[in-house]
Amino acid sequence: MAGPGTRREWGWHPLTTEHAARVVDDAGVRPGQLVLDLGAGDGALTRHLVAAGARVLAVELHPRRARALRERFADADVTVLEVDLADLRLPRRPFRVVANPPFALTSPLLARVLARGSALVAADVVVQRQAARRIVAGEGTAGRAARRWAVEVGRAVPRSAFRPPPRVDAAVLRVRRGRR
Ligand SMILES: C[S@@+](CC[C@H](N)C(=O)[O-])C[C@H]1O[C@@H](n2cnc3c(N)ncnc32)[C@H](O)[C@@H]1O
Repeated sequence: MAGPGTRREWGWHPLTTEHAARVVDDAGVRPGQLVLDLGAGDGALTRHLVAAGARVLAVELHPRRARALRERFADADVTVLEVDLADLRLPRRPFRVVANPPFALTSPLLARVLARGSALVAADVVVQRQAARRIVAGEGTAGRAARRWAVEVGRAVPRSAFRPPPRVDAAVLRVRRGRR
């Protein structure tokens, strides 16, 4: 799993506020819903989730970013967990995921969130565009886990939507309960 150090190890590609707003809008989060922002960074998505009335669990391992999140959202319904995503214990009560995690972690993360018995209700996750297509096709670890869900490639997220831009384009992977 990624450790402290370079930008690359941390997958530091935050969304611009404009694109973060679109991702949250598309997700259709309702007030009071529990939403996991996995790899919350400095809160680009968190901010819009709070505005939508969500109760946010923001997971961020980078100590400085986790501290900044606590300060920024001190007065909001945001719980910041400074833990490795690999060690995160998923809630037992119904939850959603709206997140832009490091691309390198997409597959194991989705495999866990979509596993049998998960209390997940819906997920809107920014992933590499090619990875989104593979998952929808049922390929790989995450794709196999996704076969029991309604999964589609949602909004395109061009590399220009990130600062700094990654080397590949992305898309929102939309996951809902039920089969395709
Ligand atoms: C692509 S950035 C996205 C930040 C923010 N969600 C946004 O959209 O602007 C991914 C974030 O995941 C964090 N991260 C990387 N590895 C992690 C890990 N193993 N556990 C928790 N967070 C991690 C990084 O520090 C970074 O803030």
